[in-house]
Amino acid sequence: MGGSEQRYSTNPGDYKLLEEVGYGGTATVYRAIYLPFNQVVAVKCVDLDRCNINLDELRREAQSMRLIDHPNVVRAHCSFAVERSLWVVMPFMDQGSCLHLIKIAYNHGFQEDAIGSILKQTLKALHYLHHHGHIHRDVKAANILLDTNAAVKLAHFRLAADTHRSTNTFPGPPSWMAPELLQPGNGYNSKADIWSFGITALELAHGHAPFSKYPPMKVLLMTIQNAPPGLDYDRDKKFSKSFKEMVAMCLVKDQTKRPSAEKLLKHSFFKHAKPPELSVKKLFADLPPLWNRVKALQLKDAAQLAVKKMPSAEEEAISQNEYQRGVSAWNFDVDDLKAQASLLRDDDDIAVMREEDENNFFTYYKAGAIDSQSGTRKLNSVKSPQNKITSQVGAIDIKQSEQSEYLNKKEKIIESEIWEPEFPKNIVWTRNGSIKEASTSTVQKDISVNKIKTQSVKSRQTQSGPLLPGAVISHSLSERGWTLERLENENQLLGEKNNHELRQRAPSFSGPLMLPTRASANSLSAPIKSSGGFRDSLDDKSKANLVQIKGRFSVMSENLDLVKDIPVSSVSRRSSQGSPLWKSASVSDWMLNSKQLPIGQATKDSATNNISASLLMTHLQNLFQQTSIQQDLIMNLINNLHSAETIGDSQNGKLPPITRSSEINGTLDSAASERERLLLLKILELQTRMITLTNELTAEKLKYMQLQQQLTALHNQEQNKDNREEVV
Ligand SMILES: Nc1ncnc2c1ncn2[C@@H]1O[C@H](COP(=O)(O)OP(=O)(O)OP(=O)(O)O)[C@@H](O)[C@H]1O
Repeated sequence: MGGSEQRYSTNPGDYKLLEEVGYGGTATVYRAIYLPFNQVVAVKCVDLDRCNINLDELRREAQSMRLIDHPNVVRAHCSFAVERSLWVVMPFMDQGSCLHLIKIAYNHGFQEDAIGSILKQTLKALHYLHHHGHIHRDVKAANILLDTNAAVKLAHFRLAADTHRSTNTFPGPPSWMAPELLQPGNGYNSKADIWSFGITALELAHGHAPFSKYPPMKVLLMTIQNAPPGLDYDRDKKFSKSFKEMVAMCLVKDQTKRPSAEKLLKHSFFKHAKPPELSVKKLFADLPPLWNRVKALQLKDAAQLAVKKMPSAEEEAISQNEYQRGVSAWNFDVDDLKAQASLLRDDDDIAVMREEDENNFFTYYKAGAIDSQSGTRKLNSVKSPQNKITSQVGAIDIKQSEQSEYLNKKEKIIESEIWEPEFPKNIVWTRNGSIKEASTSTVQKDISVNKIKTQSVKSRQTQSGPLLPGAVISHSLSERGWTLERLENENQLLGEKNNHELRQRAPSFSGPLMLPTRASANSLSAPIKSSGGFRDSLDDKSKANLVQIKGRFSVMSENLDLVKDIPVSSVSRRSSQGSPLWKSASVSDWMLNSKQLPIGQATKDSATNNISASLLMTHLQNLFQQTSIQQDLIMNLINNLHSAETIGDSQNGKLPPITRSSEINGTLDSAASERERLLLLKILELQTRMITLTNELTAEKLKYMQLQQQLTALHNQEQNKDNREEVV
């Protein structure tokens, strides 16, 4: 049981963290030197703020992993808390995970001989764990680690758990989850690992897990409803019959019919598996060091995030829905899942595009389409890995009180962190697929990339949906929106009694604010929150002008005219004041005017009160109307801009013809060129303006509410005074 092993200290100062070599939903893993032994180790820094698990539980699991001793399981040397993170010290697996390898060099999966060896070693690890009463619960390519000697080890200490635990909470990723985990009350056992093992076999064979192109909700439903995935007898001709059979045995929905790890090891596929030294070593023979691969993957993630991951309205709304319903916390209600998933569309483009992007990334990078800059500015602000963790968390978990300040800064954040990712200058991707680096990398050098990556990690964690560059912003916006709404409702309740009379005479704004939801705040084409949906909120006149319904959005004839009149240049930030978009909805102009009305004077006369209230009301109604129309207008403008630019440029030979997937009906998926990025920036500007307008409107409405209450209070005072005078 490793009793002879030297003890590792729990003093963080004894570990010198070097490069980042991996990251997951909750942790970043570094290559490190354990100074007392001058030995290379891996240190996994688990961010406790990103875990649903408490420190004690984590510690217990880390301790239990220390007792594990098997050549195919990564063992924890020790673990200890460092500020808001838990450090787990492990042996360093210098070839990283199978997923890394797939992503960097084997997009379409490994050869069967390598798969056989890797799976056999993994199965041995599972057999050992199951035999000792553990369920791994997170078997996947990302958790199968390799080293230069072709050792294959199953990692991820945190999720190993007691086999006797029978629960509905199973924090595994959707694609790898066994069907029994989705059926409430069924419980699960080690056979759930066998299912995940079968899915991992497909992942290694194809380069991705089945259903991975779908949103998590859909994956869950497909796992329950569809026939189990497997190797296709026709399509997967290159694979042997015995491999196909083995996978089919693992992917049986009825857990009782799945073989145990022990039994599976006796399958002919594993009996004939080659030793890893023969089949696995060659996988990484020509590849650069792990940390350079990881860096390249981070660049790829960052670039994808920057140019393509602006979610469509539906994707984001779905993601929002999941978030609100707590599905990402694995709180399953199968009927509910079914109902929700049936609303999702099958979109094969997602996978195709992802594959294309992966293949094209290095081409873009080499061609200089992605700008390389040094990361000096950001590096200066972060001095140590500990600080880094804290600052990442700080950047994400924004308190409500800080939100307005954050919102003011959001434009800068968007520009500097998403649209202009900073890439280290000194990385060169060479022909044979290796990366050259001018100097040794350090943790500090990675920070700029990490920051972008962290956003993606966070969005994965909380949304179970596509990676959203604006996840943080949208989150704050949503909270802010709801806070205002609640405030407004509270105000209303307070003033309910006094307002009664006034409300009889003037139309009331007592319904929910027509604020965008979290989804719509971040998305150009998301549904607008209103009692009956955006289209319902249009008046009859607007309906008469409706010329096109695009998805959930209506294009009005008057908008079309307006759009035609707007030159593209007029949407730039500097000229925005002169733009019709601003002119028609400038709440601040009106605010100045309204301030000229002396409140005291107005309140002396109740008739005047009512007039000013109804004036305010009319104005606000107009503003609401205008904002709605402008949202449509912006949508339309974007569509026009995009299609005009695209057609124009492709005719001029400036841009490659853009495929169907680049249509902007809420999604700007395939943006590969500089030109497209500029367009995205413009769109972002428009989006920001829309949000600003909404904010102004909301602030104004709150002011109005307060004013209304003051008026009512004064009016009541007057009345009481009159009554008293009458009595006297
Ligand atoms: N001992 C190690 N040696 C080298 N690389 C490692 C080691 N442990 C982990 N890694 C790398 O770091 C990545 C993230 O590690 P891990 O999966 O443990 O993080 P996590 O945040 O707990 O993951 P998850 O997203 O599944 O919760 C792994 O996929 C692997 O590539």
